[in-house]
Amino acid sequence: MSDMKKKRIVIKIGSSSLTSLHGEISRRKLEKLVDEVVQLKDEGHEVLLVSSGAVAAGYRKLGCLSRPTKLPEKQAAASIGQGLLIESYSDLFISHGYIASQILITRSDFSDESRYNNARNTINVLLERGIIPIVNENDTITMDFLKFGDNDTLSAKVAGLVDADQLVILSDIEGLYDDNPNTNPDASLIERVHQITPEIEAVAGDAGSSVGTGGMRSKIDAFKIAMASGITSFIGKASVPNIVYDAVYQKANGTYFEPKAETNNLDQKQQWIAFNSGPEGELIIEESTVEMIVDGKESLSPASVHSVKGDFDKGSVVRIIDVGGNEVGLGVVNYSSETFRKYQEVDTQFEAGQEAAVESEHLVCHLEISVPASV
Ligand SMILES: Nc1ncnc2c1ncn2[C@@H]1O[C@H](COP(=O)(O)OP(=O)(O)O)[C@@H](O)[C@H]1O
Ligand SMILES: N[C@@H](CCC(=O)OP(=O)(O)O)C(=O)O
Repeated sequence: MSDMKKKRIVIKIGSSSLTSLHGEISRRKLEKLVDEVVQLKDEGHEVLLVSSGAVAAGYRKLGCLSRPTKLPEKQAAASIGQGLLIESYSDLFISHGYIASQILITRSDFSDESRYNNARNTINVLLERGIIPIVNENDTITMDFLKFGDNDTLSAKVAGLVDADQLVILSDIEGLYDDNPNTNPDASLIERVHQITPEIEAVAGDAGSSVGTGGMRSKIDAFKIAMASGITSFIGKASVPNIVYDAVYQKANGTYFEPKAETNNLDQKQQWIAFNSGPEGELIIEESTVEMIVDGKESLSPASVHSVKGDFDKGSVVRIIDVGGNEVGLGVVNYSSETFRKYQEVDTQFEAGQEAAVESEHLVCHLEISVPASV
């Protein structure tokens, strides 16, 4: 038994690490994962699983010989596979004395702030009561263009939502390699990453298996989100014995992503703005203002707003762009687009002491993380 501080851990596992090549759940793979989660639970840690595999576990029973590519068939397969997955997880966890629960999320649940906060409250109750929540995207009802699309970024967003201490991504590969191992057999494993540079992004390629969706690219997007949220992450190979346990105790073979404490301090509201909100318009601002707001200390004054694009209400999230077209950040506006335009039409000066266009605490600048377009 360890005397390590009890942690809140989010574990994401990919389809190929749970299912066989023939489109069925692999009981052996699932048992291994469950055994390792149980080890952590027995030591008092809180564990949430983000489990892929619904489509991969269901397509065979739908009558398809390989993973379907058409949306309705994928959704039908997920509807079969998700039930089978949860049934298997539940049986296995109950045999160890633990209860699992199912949470299916769509992107629009996360882009609505009150539903996002509601999801947090529900998951907190489950974790605090020792339950193991098992999260997946609600594939059966989600349209392609409204999807998170991959469970890697979903897992990082969930880790931020519940203020996790660690994110562990289990895949079919040992970790991040310094080149795409599908094309370069001499690529070598990178053990620690403190910052995701353009060089790292350039070596992250697509999935190598027929059932994986995001490849290393979506995992890097996930690690960016986790790092900006101050969460330490790890990626390793699901089939390695004790990988989950060792990852939590920092002794596993794989890649660790460690955020720099001083640069990663987005609070939960800012995480929602940055990664989940779905901006509804744009504020074009003077270039001279950019420097004043990017360090997060100064609010954006209404007088610095050059023009406005789109229609939005007070309280919406908008993109902030400089007059040269460069994206500066995202923020919650204190005025509707109509009010901004009214002031500009009559060329009225915003008075001193008037509410900021965007308060500094509701401003997230220069993240270089792509936020989905408005839903
Ligand atoms: N630089 C890289 N380092 C490691 N793996 C990479 C890299 N670039 C591309 N990949 C591919 O990404 C795959 C992992 O992603 P994916 O197949 O989506 O897994 P999962 O189903 O576990 O989510 C690896 O098996 C590998 O083929
Ligand atoms: N939500 C989908 C999986 C999406 C996904 O990201 O898959 P993977 O790349 O295997 O982690 C499913 O359950 O089939």
